[in-house]
Amino acid sequence: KSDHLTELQQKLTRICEKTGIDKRHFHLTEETLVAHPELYDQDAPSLDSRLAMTVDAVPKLAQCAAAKAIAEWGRPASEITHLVFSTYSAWGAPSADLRLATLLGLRPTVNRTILSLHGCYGGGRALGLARELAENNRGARVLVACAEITLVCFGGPDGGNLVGHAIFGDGAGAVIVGAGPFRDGEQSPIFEMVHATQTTLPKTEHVLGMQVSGSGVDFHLAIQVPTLIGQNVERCLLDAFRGGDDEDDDGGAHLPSPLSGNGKWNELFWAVHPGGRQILDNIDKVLQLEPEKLGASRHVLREYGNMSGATIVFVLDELRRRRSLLPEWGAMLAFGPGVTIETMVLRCPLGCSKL
Ligand SMILES: CC(=O)CC(=O)SCCNC(=O)CCNC(=O)[C@H](O)C(C)(C)COP(=O)(O)OP(=O)(O)OC[C@H]1O[C@@H](n2cnc3c(N)ncnc32)[C@H](O)[C@@H]1OP(=O)(O)O
Repeated sequence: KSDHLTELQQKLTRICEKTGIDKRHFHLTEETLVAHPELYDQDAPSLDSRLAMTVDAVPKLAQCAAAKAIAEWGRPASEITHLVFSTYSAWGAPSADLRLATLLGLRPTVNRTILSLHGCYGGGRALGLARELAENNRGARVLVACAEITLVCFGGPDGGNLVGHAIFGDGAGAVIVGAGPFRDGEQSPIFEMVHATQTTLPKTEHVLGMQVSGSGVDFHLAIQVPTLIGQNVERCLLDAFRGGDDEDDDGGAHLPSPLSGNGKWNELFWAVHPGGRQILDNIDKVLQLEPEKLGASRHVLREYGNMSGATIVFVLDELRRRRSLLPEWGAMLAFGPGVTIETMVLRCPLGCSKL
């Protein structure tokens, strides 16, 4: 119902043409919009109806992803000891993690944690936390689930939210994390999380954020985001690779010495949260990456858009499909409000070439 806003339509078209996104998936349908006009009327309160819809939809979407992960892992859901659930789309208590645990039939003693409103770095943080839990609890098996439904932030067009409307999509991903010992019949690890760091860029709180109001969640994505990430990413990577070496906590694997300049970063495989096409372009440029290095991230962006915290799981899944082509060592990057950069040194135990 915004056909008269021709300038905004043209601008949205210009933005969409540059996103590198072909397809996105949404829980929200035309029928839901017809039934709930408050979702696009900015003056009407709509938070209640948005939350009423996501309270069921978010854990159910997470359940689909988690059930697949558990089936591939090959062990019963009752062997999950911890659950870490990241979402920006559902709030309430008892929270969506309990609902998910019930839907999956996890045991009543499962240790649950929900990460709320971490936005696009939620998936990276959930994986980092799962690693810490697994390493500190012998035999632990941590289910990481990330589910995002943009229905909480869908709204009528205004000049400030066009980029968010052009890039965000719905999705869920799940991973089982353990630190051994691995039992008979249990799949061997696909990726090892060797070392992780979280960096907050000082004085950038205003740059990236989500504000909750009576009419839903407003995204704020400042135009400087791609530049800021480009300027800071190499320092985060150097810290992560140095840190892992110093702590000697890598289970016997020796980290490659800090890499920089002269295309050295090309010796790694890359799992980068595709926050936006420009972000990937800037990372390519500052790290002097070869064209296919961010191929998994660009593929996920093209096929699903930016599913916030869930996206990194899709990227890891895509890399898993390309596993036979990967080098041994890799890096994972996720970004979100703060501005926060999650960096992780990864290892692919079955990687075919060595650094
Ligand atoms: C909240 C979380 O936790 C989520 C996270 O993942 S963080 C998400 C981070 N993602 C982003 O911030 C988006 C990154 N941006 C991009 O990928 C690109 O800028 C883009 C795809 C949006 C546009 O591509 P581009 O190469 O920059 O095209 P460009 O021609 O310069 O811009 C197109 C238009 O968009 C506008 N634009 C670009 N970024 C904008 C922004 N952040 N806010 C408002 N307008 C923006 C430009 O001003 C331009 O407008 P005009 O056509 O009227 O001149």
